[in-house]
Amino acid sequence: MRIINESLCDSNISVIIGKDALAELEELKDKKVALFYSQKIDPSKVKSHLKNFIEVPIIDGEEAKDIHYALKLAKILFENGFDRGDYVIALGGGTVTDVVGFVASIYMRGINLINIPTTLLGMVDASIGGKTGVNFENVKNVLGTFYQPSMIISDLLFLDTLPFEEIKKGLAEVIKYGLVLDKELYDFLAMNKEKIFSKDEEALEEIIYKSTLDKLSVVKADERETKGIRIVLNFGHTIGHAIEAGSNFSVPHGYAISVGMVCEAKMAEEVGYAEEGVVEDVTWILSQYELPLTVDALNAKIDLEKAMSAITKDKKVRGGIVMMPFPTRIGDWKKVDVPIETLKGFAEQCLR
Ligand SMILES: NC(=O)c1ccc[n+]([C@@H]2O[C@H](COP(=O)([O-])OP(=O)(O)OC[C@H]3O[C@@H](n4cnc5c(N)ncnc54)[C@H](O)[C@@H]3O)[C@@H](O)[C@H]2O)c1
Ligand SMILES: O=C(O)C(=O)C[C@@H](O)[C@H](O)[C@H](O)COP(=O)(O)O
Ligand SMILES: [Zn+2]
Repeated sequence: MRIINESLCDSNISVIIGKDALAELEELKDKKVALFYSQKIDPSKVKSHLKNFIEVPIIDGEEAKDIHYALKLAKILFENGFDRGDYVIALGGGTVTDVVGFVASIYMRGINLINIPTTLLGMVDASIGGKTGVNFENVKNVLGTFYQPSMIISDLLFLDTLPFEEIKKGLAEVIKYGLVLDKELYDFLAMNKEKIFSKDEEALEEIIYKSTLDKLSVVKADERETKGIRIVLNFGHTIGHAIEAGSNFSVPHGYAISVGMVCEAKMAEEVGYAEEGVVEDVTWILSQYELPLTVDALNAKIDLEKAMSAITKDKKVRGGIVMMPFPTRIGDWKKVDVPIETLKGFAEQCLR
């Protein structure tokens, strides 16, 4: 079991990673808790650690990331008399932690939040760092907040039931850290595919631990994405989010950003920021993990107009310029200001 304690601005955060990490919930025994959980998850192992709680099964997937659905969940807190001293638990994949985190952040301007991710993607990325949100007008995460959970419990037991395809989607975000932040992680991924694919506990714990440390160190330096540092976590996401929007969210996030990373790495190379060989390294590691490299591999129809429109709404756009995190060499990156029209030109080539 690994435990990380971090302070970010005014929040103290504990991350517990490993089998039986759920035991840490004991400290909630005397608290009032709202347990929001994906209806596809069995919540019994979480419930056994709680005494005074309500349980709310919810839908998951992009459909759940909707403002009207978020308001329904807020109403449940209101009607059950929750106050700011009480706790909300988000138990599920990234879509659940995004929408429930959003609700926790706006309810009475913030109620205590604990994330219990149940997908690999949730454990390595979505449950960490405080970005919450819902989609709006066919664009990802347009309505959202920065709101830190006090505790993140990544219990490997949930991965036992997680389908192989979902493991792969989570690995896309792990590969992201390797490519732009952490050469050691890239090397670990390069050497441990068999173990990771067979859900070897030690290997999974290692990649979740390394990803958590990588993400927290970036978030600590730039919690609200105002300093041009946190944008690195968005590598592959400008084009990735465009793919999601262009497919009416039928392409899952992990696959969309896999293709997005290939496109954005190619762009970095063409404009002269990526060293020779970086694109090959990006495509090699993604293909090792059987992730899609091109839009064709996604087997989805992408509406170019919708995709291009999503690009203009990217949160890294300022006055016609997009701040792009470009890989320079494995484990390193640079912020490059790209005119939006230039980006759209590249994106169109990549998405056709
Ligand atoms: N806030 C952030 O920093 C952040 C970071 C990365 C991604 N995200 C968001 O996260 C979302 C993607 O998250 P996701 O990939 O976890 O998707 P998801 O929540 O839709 O879960 C994927 C699938 O796995 C199923 N599932 C969940 N846990 C399971 C388990 N233990 N066993 C079996 N099945 C299980 C779900 O029912 C669902 O069908 C996207 O909306 C993305 O934008 C947010
Ligand atoms: O935490 C971050 O910062 C990220 O960018 C992590 C991403 O993996 C994640 O998909 C995030 O939700 C994207 O946020 P957005 O600001 O581009 O909507
Ligand atoms: Zn992401």
